[in-house]
Amino acid sequence: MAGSVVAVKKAAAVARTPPENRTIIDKLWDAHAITTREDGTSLLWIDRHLLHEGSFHAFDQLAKRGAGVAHPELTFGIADHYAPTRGRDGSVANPEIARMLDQLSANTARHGLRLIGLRDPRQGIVHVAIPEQGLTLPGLTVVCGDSHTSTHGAFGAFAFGIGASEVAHVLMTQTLWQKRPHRMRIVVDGPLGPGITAKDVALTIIARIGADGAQGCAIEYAGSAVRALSMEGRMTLCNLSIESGGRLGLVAPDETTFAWLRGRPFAPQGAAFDAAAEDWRELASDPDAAFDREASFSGVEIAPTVTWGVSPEHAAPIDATVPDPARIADEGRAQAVRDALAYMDLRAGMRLDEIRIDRVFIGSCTNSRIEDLRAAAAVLAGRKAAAPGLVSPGSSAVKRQAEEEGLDRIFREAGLEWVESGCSMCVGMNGDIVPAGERCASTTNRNFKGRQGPGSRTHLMSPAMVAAAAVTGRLTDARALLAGREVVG
Ligand SMILES: CC(C)[C@H](C(=O)O)[C@@H](O)C(=O)O
Ligand code: SF4
Repeated sequence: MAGSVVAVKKAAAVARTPPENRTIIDKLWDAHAITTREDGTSLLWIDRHLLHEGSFHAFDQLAKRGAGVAHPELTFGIADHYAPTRGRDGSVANPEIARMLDQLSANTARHGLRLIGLRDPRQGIVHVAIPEQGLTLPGLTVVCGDSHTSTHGAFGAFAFGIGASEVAHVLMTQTLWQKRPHRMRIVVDGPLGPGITAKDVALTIIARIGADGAQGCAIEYAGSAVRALSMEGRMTLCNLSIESGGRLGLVAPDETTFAWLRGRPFAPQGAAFDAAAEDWRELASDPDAAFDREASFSGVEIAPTVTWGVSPEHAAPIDATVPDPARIADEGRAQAVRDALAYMDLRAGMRLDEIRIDRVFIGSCTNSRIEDLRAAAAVLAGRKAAAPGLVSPGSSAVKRQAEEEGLDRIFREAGLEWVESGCSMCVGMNGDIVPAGERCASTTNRNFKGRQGPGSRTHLMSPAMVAAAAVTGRLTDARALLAGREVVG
């Protein structure tokens, strides 16, 4: 299964850069490459393997081969994509959804894998709940059959999404053959303006470099604006790496990382944590390390950003207008914009803040952590939503904390629904969908056609911006509603 090794060389011997001049990406790669083929493909050791309901394909492959799991202690299952967000105490009414959840339970039980199931107090979206448990640590390789696994890079982990046959390969061997990614550095320097969040930074990056701007790259996010982000913000930023084509995105670990991780159940405890943190401090790109690609951004120039089209790259500042395809020279791009405007039912040249919305969604592995909910609540407090919507915290722990802080009351009093945690309306697999033809302001990461339900229309933005859209019923600069209130960045 591991493939035949044509020529076995020590990974260090084929590293492209001298050891004293390596990026954090090289360091993580070299530390995990067991062997490297002549074609440059390396067999990587995998430290953490995460599974959700979509893993059944891989378990079917194991069953066909009569294979077992090599390192059951390194794999963790969690129920999220199909998790019902209401009525969790009773049995799951929808038989198809119940089957998906049962399958995950049965497959993990059969192989002796730990499962964070639907009613587990640690349940949540894999990319929210697993870091909360301290399972994602600096320096680890983390994989999951899910594209937004890049989220875990926020901790300085080498974390990437894999396909079903790769999931089977990891289950059987705890290793994976991978091509060494190109290295890209994205620097965001300077302070971010008041009310500007990691989501605005990420959408600005994608709008500039494009949905394929980081194709095949591992991205290191650097610069003073990135350093100043909380772990929640870094997770949002790394989460969206995949939407610019990146294989993964990461931030070198620092004191912010260590403070967030200390005391988490699966993190090293006490003196062992301090010793680990000493090692983790080495996980930074060397000063002269070379990247294959670079892009830089000025933090102060980043505005509240929303998408108008059907790709995350179709994003613009809230005070901009919908682009006019007639003014785009490149015919391919012009056609893509025409197509997007037709699907989104928008007029070229109209102001983005004139776009009326029918519904809002606050949730998903991009923006459903406690800071995200606080930011949305800061806008909604004492106000009524003009549009209906759903708030789904990213994990049961986030839900409990939000309730302790009274955020749930703010959402409910505004007229929004406060539900259990899961992927929910981000992808609609659990039945939470945006009805056909409706337009949703959403904190999620994908605005593809029909993403939130067949015929649904999605505008991506930050939690504060979704909250502002809920209040006015149209896309709105949240800063106007935050004036005089505490701004949660
Ligand atoms: C269903 C799952 C495999 C998928 C992914 O890979 O990302 C989903 O999480 C998504 O966000 O589209
Ligand atoms: S919340 Fe959305 S983006 Fe994240 S894992 Fe679930 S479906 Fe994918």
